[in-house]
Amino acid sequence: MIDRNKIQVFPTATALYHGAAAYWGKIAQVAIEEAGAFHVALAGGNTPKGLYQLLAKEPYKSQVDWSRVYVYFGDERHVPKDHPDSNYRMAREALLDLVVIPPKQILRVRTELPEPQSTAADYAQVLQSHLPAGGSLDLILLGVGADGHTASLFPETSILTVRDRLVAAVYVEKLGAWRISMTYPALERARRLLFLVTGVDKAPVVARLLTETEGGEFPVQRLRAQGEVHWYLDEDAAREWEMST
Ligand SMILES: O=C(O)[C@H](O)[C@@H](O)[C@H](O)[C@H](O)COP(=O)(O)O
Repeated sequence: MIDRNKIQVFPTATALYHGAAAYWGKIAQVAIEEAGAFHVALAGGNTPKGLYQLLAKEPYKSQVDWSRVYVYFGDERHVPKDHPDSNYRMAREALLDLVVIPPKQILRVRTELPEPQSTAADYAQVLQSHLPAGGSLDLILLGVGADGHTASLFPETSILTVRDRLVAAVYVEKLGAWRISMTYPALERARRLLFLVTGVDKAPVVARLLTETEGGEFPVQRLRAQGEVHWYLDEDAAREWEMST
């Protein structure tokens, strides 16, 4: 069920990034005060890069005690960590190289392992061994594809039925590529999910995701989140939804 009060529409993508950076700072401070650490999973793709770049600058950078931050990845392309398609590489260049997080607290997906399945099993173990008591990440950042996927939960793929593991490997036919992704159970147990969606190409799927609250064909609609679900949209991505409300 979508909580209308947790949907924020920003005039531009830049305004959305500032809103998300402020939210990150607030949640990080609460988590560190409460439990001594902030466990956050990053999204890949293009959308979140602007947020990561902002977090590496003032005033946001000094608002976070980076020594207490644990960074995970909601999904990863099964490519080397310095490959142009690597979500880790994007996050490293935009944020992780620019703030002082202890290296052992950057939990990337070890895509150097030969088989996608062994990479997924390895990352599931990393999650299990690092997750705070109760097994919940404080925050997971997510994007949405025009086809309604999130992380690497793509339509008509095997990962959509995986509920006995926190991480799985999935071959995405239309991309011709292997992905490693957190599964529904891993996403659903997070204390907070924050969807970041920008651009007019996402307007149709956003309108359907935010209005079709029962059933639904899109992978995002199958999420049964236990925690808070926040949506940060820019005007372009929200335009069809706003016209329908
Ligand atoms: O690895 C990835 O690509 C992401 O995890 C993926 O789920 C992304 O969030 C969506 O595809 C939206 O991508 P854009 O932000 O590039 O539109």
